[in-house]
Amino acid sequence: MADKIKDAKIIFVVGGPGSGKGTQCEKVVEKYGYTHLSSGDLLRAEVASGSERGKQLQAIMQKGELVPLDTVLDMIKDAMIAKADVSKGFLIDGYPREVKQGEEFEKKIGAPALLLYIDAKAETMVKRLMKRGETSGRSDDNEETIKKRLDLYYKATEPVIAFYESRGIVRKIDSELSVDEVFKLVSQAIDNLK
Ligand SMILES: Nc1nc2c(ncn2[C@@H]2O[C@H](COP(=O)(O)OP(=O)(O)OP(=O)(O)O)[C@@H](O)[C@H]2O)c(=O)[nH]1
Ligand SMILES: O=c1ccn([C@@H]2O[C@H](COP(=O)(O)OP(=O)(O)O)[C@@H](O)[C@H]2O)c(=O)[nH]1
Ligand SMILES: [Mg+2]
Repeated sequence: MADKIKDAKIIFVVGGPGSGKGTQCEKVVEKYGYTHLSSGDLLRAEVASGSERGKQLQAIMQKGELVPLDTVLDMIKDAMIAKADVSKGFLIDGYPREVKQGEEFEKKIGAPALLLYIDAKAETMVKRLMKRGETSGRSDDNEETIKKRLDLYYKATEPVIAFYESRGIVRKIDSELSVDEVFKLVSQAIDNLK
């Protein structure tokens, strides 16, 4: 495993709920051909499968809480292995959610070359998610769960940024701008990797 992906760049994409991680990742895929793995999407796929495990996950996500670390990490790892031969880079979107998740990822998979910190104000994130909730069909895009996701983000996920800042790999991106302007900043950060 470590062998297979050793030449592929790993980018963590971290930011609050609704900050625009998924939106920017899609554009990176288009321009750079990276493989996009959203931990939330992987979990939602498991829920959609209707499996017993999916039912348990759904209950946790509906409350805006974090599913057990090993569950998410195994899903990400399997998805990375499946793409290892063809991928020149991986965007790990919405992970790590807490410092411990980052440490375990590095033990089992490898070290990130860059952490894109997609930064928007709480007010902006809530507004975007309420709007997205009109059409997303995501059971966690409601006012009550959004508040819980935000709280958990500030409590558990922001420390992840400080943890990687000490390693000098964090690039903070202002995502209050338009999607295209945000993407310019994201592109610069990725171009600087080469
Ligand atoms: N105005 C504006 N809206 C944006 C921008 N980026 C994303 N959005 C909107 O905000 C909503 C949330 O964006 P996503 O890309 O789904 O956010 P995310 O960070 O992946 O959110 P989670 O999946 O909940 O973690 C979407 O409906 C987007 O259309 C931006 O740069 N500017
Ligand atoms: O590593 C992860 C990623 C996601 N989730 C769960 O999946 C939900 C949706 O995550 P996603 O990244 O899609 O959205 P966000 O909360 O960032 O808006 C979260 O609230 C968590 O319940 C989790 O437990 N661990
Ligand atoms: Mg997303």
